[in-house]
Amino acid sequence: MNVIKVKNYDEMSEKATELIVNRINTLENPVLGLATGSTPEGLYQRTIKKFEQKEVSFKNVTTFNLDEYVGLDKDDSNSYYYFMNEKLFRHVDIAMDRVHVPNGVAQDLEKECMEHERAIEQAGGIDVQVLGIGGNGHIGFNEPGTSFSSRTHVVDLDESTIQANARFFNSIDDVPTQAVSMGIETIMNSKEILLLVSGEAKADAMAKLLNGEVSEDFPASILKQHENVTVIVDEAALTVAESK
Ligand SMILES: N[C@@H]1[C@@H](O)[C@H](O)[C@@H](COP(=O)(O)O)O[C@@H]1O
Repeated sequence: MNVIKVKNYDEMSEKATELIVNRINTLENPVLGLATGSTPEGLYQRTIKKFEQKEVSFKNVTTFNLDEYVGLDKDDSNSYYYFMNEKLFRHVDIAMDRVHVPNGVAQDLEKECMEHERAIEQAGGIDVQVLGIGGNGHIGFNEPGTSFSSRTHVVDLDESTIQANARFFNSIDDVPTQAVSMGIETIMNSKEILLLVSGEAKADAMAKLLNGEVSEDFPASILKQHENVTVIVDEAALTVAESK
């Protein structure tokens, strides 16, 4: 893993934007894997600015999101489709038929998972996958214990993940308990991975990632076995790792 240390969230977002804009501008038909959560918001804001300044275009870009809550449809303000549309898609020139967010209200969720995999393959695979990390080491919604050979699947969310994400909902009872998520192998098949880590709340996870073993108990640890991973991490997220 190529670890880039930065001062703070803004610098992390800035560096991530440089990398993503560079890939969009150099690849012929860029295929991006995208993540939700607070971490990549700064990346999306800055990318929109670059679009407005005509430094990047999404005309030839295809996107695949990592995950979606089961039971929330596109119009639900807590769905990840809604998030992506608000934070990125509706501000840029992307063709919406090239946007793929798993459908969390599909009648047949197993089929929906297979469809996500098939579409990724048909697009030629993911060129760059953007990732955040959960406090328990989850990537996408692959919670601790998920098989490293998993492909897009329906997952039960950990209690800690439900609690962490409750901040977006009216009450914790409204947080879905399941999600559709790309699997670990799906993520690992990406040609390049960009992991963004910011803030003290991620400091324990970051220390485990840097100093711990590769184990299914800590899903992000598998990234150490990928040959093209860039981690952009800020000082606050490094406090535990660097105190050891
Ligand atoms: N499914 C998402 C992940 O894709 C995200 O990376 C993680 C961290 O979120 P945040 O960036 O808000 O800390 O949690 C969520 O549950």
